[in-house]
Amino acid sequence: RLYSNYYARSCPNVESIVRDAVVNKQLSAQTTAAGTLRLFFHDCFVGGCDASVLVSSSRFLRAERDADINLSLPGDAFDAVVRAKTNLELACPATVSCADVLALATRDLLTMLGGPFYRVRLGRRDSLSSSVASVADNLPLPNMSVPQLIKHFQDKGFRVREMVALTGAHTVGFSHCKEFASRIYNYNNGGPTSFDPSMNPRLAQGLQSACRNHDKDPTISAFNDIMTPSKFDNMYFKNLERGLGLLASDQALMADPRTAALVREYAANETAFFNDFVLAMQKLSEYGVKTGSQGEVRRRCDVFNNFSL
Ligand code: HEM
Ligand SMILES: [Ca+2]
Ligand SMILES: [Ca+2]
Repeated sequence: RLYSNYYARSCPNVESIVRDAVVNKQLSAQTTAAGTLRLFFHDCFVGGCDASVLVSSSRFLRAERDADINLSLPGDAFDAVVRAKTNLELACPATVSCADVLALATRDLLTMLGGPFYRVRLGRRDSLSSSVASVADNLPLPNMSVPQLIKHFQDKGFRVREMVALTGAHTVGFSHCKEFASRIYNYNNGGPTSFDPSMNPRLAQGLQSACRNHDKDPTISAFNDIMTPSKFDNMYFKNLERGLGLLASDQALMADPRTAALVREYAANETAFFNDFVLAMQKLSEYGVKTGSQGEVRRRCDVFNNFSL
């Protein structure tokens, strides 16, 4: 249903056009890459990789991107897709879907951070719908237990190994304080400075200080991987072995023998992580994709083609 040479005749330069646009975007705004990776995950897990997350709300609909969990997706990530799509509309109008652009952009940005390269097959169609309600229970939350996380991914056809490899994406990017505040303040009602004992005490103290004003300033955030925050590597897993995971769902991977074994494997062997990550990303990239009349090639990624004012 997807093909590596899908646009060979209709838009032969699609890959280099996307690459040029997103490389430039990343050079001017460094938060683009991690933001785009998360944007892609949030698109794929809600109704498949169909650019449903890119649609903007209008008088007639409250779109997916306005769901609470998507409000923290950075504008720079959306902008990376818009820039690539704009250039594509000049080179080959109404040909390349936004879902394909997002899949390619994510791959290219990952490699810019030092992550592994992989082939992305093409031919996805863009969704004909997008709604806040569709997000519902489709995305994992940081307060989920490992059994809950495993079930969440398993329901979508992803094994434990694939889940742990994909979560290695938290080797880049950042999280807002509210996502981990319950781990560092008044943990289990133990007093204002009591923190989750599975967190390294020095990290906990550093975060307590960094986040102290987060109620007033909700934009305060911390790196997911405090050691190499903008490098795609296996440091995330090494951190977990030392209690340096940021989100509860990150550190929890050490608490369950099924996931802890994989964390140790990836911490010891970056090649094993990269190999598994590539396979899992390719699988994620093809999750629930629409082809043919199931969707359309949007001319603008934020509006359906039939939308008229
Ligand atoms: C295991 C389940 C997961 C949970 C509970 C989770 C949760 C979160 C949360 C709460 C944030 C912070 C967002 C913010 O405050 O702005 C975050 C960030 C991030 N997540 Fe996940 N995530 C999970 C899996 C994944 C997967 C599978 C990927 C990609 C393959 C991913 C990629 C990212 C990236 C790249 C960021 C950083 C975003 C940025 O810097 O803007 N996550 N995640
Ligand atoms: Ca989607
Ligand atoms: Ca890293």
